[in-house]
Amino acid sequence: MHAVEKKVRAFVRVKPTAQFAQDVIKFGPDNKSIDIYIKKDAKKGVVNNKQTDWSFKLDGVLHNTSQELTYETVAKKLVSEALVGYNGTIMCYGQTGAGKTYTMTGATAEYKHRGIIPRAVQQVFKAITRSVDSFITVRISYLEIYNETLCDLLSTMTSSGASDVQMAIVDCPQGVYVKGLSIHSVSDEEDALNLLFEGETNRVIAEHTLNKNSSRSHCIFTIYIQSRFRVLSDVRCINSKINLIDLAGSERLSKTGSEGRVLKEAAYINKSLSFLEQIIIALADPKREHIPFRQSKLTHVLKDSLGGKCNTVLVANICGEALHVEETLSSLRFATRMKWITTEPVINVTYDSEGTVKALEKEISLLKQELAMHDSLVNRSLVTYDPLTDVQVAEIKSQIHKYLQGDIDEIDIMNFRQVQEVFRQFKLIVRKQADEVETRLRSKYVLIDRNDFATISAAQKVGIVDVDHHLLKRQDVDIIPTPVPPKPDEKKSRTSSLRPKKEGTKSLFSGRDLAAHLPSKSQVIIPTKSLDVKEKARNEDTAHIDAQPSKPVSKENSQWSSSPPSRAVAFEQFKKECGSEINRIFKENKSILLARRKRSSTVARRINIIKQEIEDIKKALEAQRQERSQQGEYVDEKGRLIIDEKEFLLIMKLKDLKEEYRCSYAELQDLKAEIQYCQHLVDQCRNKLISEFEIWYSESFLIPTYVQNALKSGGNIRPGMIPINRVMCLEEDEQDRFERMQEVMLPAGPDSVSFYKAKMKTDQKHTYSRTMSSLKLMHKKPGHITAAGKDKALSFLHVT
Ligand SMILES: Nc1ncnc2c1ncn2[C@@H]1O[C@H](COP(=O)(O)OP(=O)(O)OP(=O)(O)O)[C@@H](O)[C@H]1O
Repeated sequence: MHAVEKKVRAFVRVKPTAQFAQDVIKFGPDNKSIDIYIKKDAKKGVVNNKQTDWSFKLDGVLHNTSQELTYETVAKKLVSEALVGYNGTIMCYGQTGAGKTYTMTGATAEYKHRGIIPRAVQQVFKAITRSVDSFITVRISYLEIYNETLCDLLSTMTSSGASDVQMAIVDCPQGVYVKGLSIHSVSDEEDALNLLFEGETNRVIAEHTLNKNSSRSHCIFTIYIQSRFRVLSDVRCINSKINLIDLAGSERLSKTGSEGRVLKEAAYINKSLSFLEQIIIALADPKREHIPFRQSKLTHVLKDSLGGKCNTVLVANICGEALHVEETLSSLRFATRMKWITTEPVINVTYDSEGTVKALEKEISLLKQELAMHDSLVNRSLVTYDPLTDVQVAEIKSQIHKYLQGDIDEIDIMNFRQVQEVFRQFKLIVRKQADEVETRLRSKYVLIDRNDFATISAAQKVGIVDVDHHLLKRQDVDIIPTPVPPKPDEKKSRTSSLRPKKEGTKSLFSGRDLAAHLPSKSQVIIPTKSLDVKEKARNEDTAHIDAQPSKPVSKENSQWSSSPPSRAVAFEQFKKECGSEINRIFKENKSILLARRKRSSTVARRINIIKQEIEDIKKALEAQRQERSQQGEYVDEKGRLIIDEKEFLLIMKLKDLKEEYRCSYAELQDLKAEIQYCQHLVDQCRNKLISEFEIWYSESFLIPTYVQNALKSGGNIRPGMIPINRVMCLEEDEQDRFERMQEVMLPAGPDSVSFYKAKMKTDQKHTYSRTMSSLKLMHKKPGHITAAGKDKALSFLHVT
């Protein structure tokens, strides 16, 4: 979490007094500075170097300030930040009787004079009442450090009056905590205040000359706040604590007039406060690496409350009388040093995995209930959604084997888990078979590394490796895949996996299929032996076939199991039988195309001849014209040129040829277009003929008959092997299901959906508010419900 650097805030609070030393203590107009002036001591001579003026700048001076304003200035922001996850510490420091306890706890007799602790408690519970999206729990502890001893002010006392739990300060990655200190859950302000008052009565108090009820110990009242809220399915947890510390009074021993026990206490107090001061000085020095927190119990406990990741505020309580000016100076120095300390408050968020699991479990149970409701509405009462038991898995496995052997035609599918298990079992079977094939291949062939060129070329020389593909040469053996166990009556003809190849037949196991079973692309397989292997395989297979129950072999099966005819032979057969019609059309189109092509070449030839004739006549005409012009031209009475008969005939001939050329050219263009179209038809027919033949060839010779039968309509292979009504159930999405349900359930059809939805929402709202009110009634304080109650109530909202 991103941390922003802050300084510790320090305030000074002046205890009201009738003898306020106006000449000694002066407040600045900004209400943040305070000046102290001490007159030179005349008794110490004319030359007196002792400093007489001090100026202190703080975050605020609280002079004649009410408890309420003090809280607003000092604590309110810190408490509201604690409610969003920042730790906070407020500490009152000052001489005995300066008003620390008054500031921190206040006068318990009067509400108006209550101090920071009761006000903080009130602010926390007010915020809880207002919060809606998180569940906040509050706990309280009250620790006292008296003469370097840890005391639990809220512990259950033994008959001797002492707590039976040994306490110790423990450092852990999350911070410092006091082992053995009791932490009490409180459900409201009253509960928390009860604990405060109970703790107050247990504090060690002594009377001395400066304060009738002087607290002789350091007291730390801690409010632990935990808010849980959901972000999607995560439950997040924000933990924070507010330490409210009332330090024991710092006093000069000579002044208190103490002796005996009280004197000893004062010595302890002064020692721990002096350690606290050293810590403050060390914390304020950025170069200091080691901070001696463990020097005293007080500093150790405050390790993560001082200048750590928390908001820290100090209130320096001072007395306004001139008599106490030395103590006042000391307190103001302490406060100023505190201000130098830098803190980096961070929000303490954790992910509550336990809470998340609980929330998800609740969600699952709700969804199960909803699913059960849907199932009962669509009469699917037998469906369960629990994980499959071992017995159920075994049952599915046995069903699959029966199905593959053809003993049953369908596998009953009840729910999605079962579908998954069926697929899993199929996968296992396929994997097992692949392993078996590989094992068999390995037993017959040797693997050569693809980069081992010497061995490959040696193998090629003896002719046992295919030069192009580096694969097994197939003249030796043929490998037939056995994808599914055959039916008992088919076993005899199909169980052999290796057998001698017959002349003119091709392998049914393609290079790709084979490669799928090869261990690596960088390896080459060659047969260990050639003829020996063939012989051995034949023997093995015969032995295997003999072991199977012998059943008559059907005609179709024998067709499938024997070697298929070559494609050329099969194609001739196909053209005569199934493909005869398309073959006829193909032939017709082809002959039309041929005729058009012939005609086209004839026309083209004729055009060329015409062109030549035109050229010749043009030349003859030119010669005629030249001859005429040499002899002198004759014109008639109208001035028209007179030509002889030969020239006239040539002109007529040229005209006829040009006409013929135009016609032939047009015919050639038409023929070209026709040829293009015919060619397209012929190509189409050819493709159709080939694709039809491929299908026919595969169905007739490559696919086992029982698979062909199963594929026919009425056969037992259907999508997903799931009964069709269940397929629908599985494939429907939420929307489809909802719409179908509407049609079944809603008498007035889908138009009434909005009406029913609105009614349902209203019903749920009422249930929710009824729950809320009953929870409020159950609770002793009206208008307040517990976190658990809210949780329960909100679960109704989840349904909505
Ligand atoms: N701001 C104030 N307004 C009114 N009365 C005050 C104020 N500050 C202190 N007093 C009163 O002064 C007396 C001494 O105050 P308080 O007990 O709070 O001092 P203290 O600093 O806690 O002393 P000690 O360290 O000895 O416990 C109390 O009677 C208290 O009511």
